[in-house]
Amino acid sequence: MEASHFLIIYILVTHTLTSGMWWAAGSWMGLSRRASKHWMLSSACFGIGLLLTVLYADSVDTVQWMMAGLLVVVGAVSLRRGMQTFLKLPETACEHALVTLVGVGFALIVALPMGWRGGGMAACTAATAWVLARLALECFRPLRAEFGPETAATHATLMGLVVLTFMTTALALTLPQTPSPWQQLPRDMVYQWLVMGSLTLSILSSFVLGYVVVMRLVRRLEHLSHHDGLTGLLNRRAIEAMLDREVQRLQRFGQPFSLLLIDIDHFKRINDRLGHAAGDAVLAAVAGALKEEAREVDRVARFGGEEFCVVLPHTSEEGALHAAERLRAAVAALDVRWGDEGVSVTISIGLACAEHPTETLSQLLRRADEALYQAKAAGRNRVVLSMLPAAA
Ligand SMILES: Nc1nc2c(ncn2[C@@H]2O[C@H](COP(=O)(O)OP(=O)(O)OP(=O)(O)O)[C@@H](O)[C@H]2O)c(=O)[nH]1
Repeated sequence: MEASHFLIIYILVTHTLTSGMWWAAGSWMGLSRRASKHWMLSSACFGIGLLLTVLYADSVDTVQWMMAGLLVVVGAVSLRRGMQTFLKLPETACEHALVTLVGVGFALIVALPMGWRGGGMAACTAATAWVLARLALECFRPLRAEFGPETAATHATLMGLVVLTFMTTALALTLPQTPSPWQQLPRDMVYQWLVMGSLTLSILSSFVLGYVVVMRLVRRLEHLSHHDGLTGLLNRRAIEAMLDREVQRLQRFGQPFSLLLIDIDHFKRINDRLGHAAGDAVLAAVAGALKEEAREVDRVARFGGEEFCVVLPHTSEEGALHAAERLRAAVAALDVRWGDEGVSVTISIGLACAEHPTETLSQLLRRADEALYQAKAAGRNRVVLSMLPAAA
């Protein structure tokens, strides 16, 4: 098989795959449709542009070459616009219009009528290099903040190599008489390696983009599996895992901790009188107040329904009572607005301190639950401390 045939198949396969990958990411993987459309367009433009240069490598017709140059510029702009959408960066529409106008305008208005293929291609590759260099620079910080320094450095290095390839090509096209090391090699070979290099870099860049898209999805799923959708607090599974660790710390290092089980008083009445949406608003407001009042090291979770749980690490009876009273008062001071009406809300709290290494987690939870029941029975809007049974 001839090298050019191999290149054509390689370009067709890789760019069809990457375009398909962006379509799938936009349809099923939670990538914004706008970003996925930009990246699909970018992949298609780069692919067709490269195909044209391979198909018309020996042609003297300038039109196909100008078309290829134009497609590569549009591909670079789409790649950058997709990244700006993905990372929520400001759009640079004016800059893109200007760069496209200068690069492509020169190629079409000056180079094409003069049949100056090298000059036209140089203008397009220089415009592409500019867009990609700006992309690499503006993405570095946001990529580092969200995905870590390695990902940001890999992306910047790849983009840097692509820019270098384009700039070298632009220079070689502008100054064809200047002797360069690669002029000792057969022209076809240099050309094929250049196309292969651009292709490989474009595929590697797609991999980096694919990686960041998947990483964002994984983190979102991880967050969903540990947090409650309505209040944003930790969910029951997450807080139970934390409680397990606190019990292990108590057993190994004798470090005490406290547990608050919290229940909204007469919550059913709010739901019945104002509706389920008002009930949800009250749940969110109570969650916000608990989170606000708890210390940084405390863990607040929605235990289920209208019940919450707060874990106070390294806290024994006196401190826990103080904290529980503060949380109760903060919720009682809330004035949740629902339409024109102000909804007042109170909570009852069952408090259990874990100080005895032989007590199991389920025993501790049962004690906190019994204390909560006593708080309800004693008239609600209060904190009841559970006493450790003498035998425990
Ligand atoms: N709006 C809303 N209501 C919920 C949610 N989860 C549970 N509930 C409601 O919470 C109410 C709990 O009512 P009860 O267990 O009878 O308790 P209560 O009315 O708060 O009474 P006491 O606990 O005895 O003070 C029920 O009406 C549930 O339908 C939720 O996510 N949103």
